[in-house]
Amino acid sequence: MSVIEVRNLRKSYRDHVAVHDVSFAVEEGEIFGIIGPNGAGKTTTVECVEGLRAPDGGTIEVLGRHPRRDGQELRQLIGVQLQESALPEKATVRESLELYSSFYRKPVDWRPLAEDLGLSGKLSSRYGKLSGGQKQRLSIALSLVGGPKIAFLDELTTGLDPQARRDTWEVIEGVRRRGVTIVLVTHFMEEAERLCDRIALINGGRVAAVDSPSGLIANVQAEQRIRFRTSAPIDDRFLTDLPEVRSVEHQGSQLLVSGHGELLLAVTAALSAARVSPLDLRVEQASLEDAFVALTGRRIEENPVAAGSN
Ligand SMILES: Nc1ncnc2c1ncn2[C@@H]1O[C@H](COP(=O)(O)OP(=O)(O)OP(=O)(O)O)[C@@H](O)[C@H]1O
Repeated sequence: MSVIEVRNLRKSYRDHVAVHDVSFAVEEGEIFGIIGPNGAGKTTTVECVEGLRAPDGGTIEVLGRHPRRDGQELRQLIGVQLQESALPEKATVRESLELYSSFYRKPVDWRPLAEDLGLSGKLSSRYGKLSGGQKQRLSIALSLVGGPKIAFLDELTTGLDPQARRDTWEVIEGVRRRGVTIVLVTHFMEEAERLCDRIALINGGRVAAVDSPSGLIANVQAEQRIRFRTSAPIDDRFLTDLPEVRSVEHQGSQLLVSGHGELLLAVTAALSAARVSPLDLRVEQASLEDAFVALTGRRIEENPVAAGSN
């Protein structure tokens, strides 16, 4: 069952079109990623879905309701992660949780929520004294305190170190296990690949594709790459003569062999015929980043580009 349906969404800021034409549906219980480079229109899209902005065109339904006409009712049913600056530095974690609970008609008990998010030991700490990861976990807790059916998390792990980022991912998986549908806005490919059931790739205010991470990757006609060292020197021609091999590159002590078809089999057979063993062999898989490049012709983590310019 779809809990969000967006059809042909369009939104401009004065004469700048931020979202040209965006359509997607989010199914109940899934983690749905909205990914794309800076300025692609992700936040604008999500803010229209949340009812914070009025679209110029298209239709949006959230839990069968209209985000703006039924805004008051919907605010009780959705949770929105706050931007970092939204909380007073001096408020304690407990005060923040109590304050946000008071906004909802049927809040959940915030204590087990704080426990699940690893905040129990920090209830008396002031917001300003929390680490980046703790602030992030508190903002997730606050988005869940109303017991929402859908949580919107925007740039969840920006600014966190890799360990804090991984810890946050576990938290999100826990949230999903509570049955909450999650809309996750990110430009971190690894995060999207790890967490999302399905992803809308957004570029220049348009949807480039909607699919599961593996579906998006499978559609890329990316080359295969095999990386290894050899137990003894080998003439490149043993490899370049193979029909499956397109190129052989030397990178330090490693060989990077690119090609297609049964590349791994062909390369290992050729090495074996030359009585050379491959060491530390790694097959490099196409990534979500490769899928994005194949679909849009650009990398996702490059500099901001005006959404209306492409
Ligand atoms: N309030 C605003 N007024 C004018 N232009 C805006 C406003 N908000 C966003 N934009 C512009 O609209 C485009 C889309 O912005 P949006 O924030 O939706 O993109 P995004 O994909 O979320 O980017 P980021 O990853 O950087 O947050 C950008 O070109 C941005 O500069």
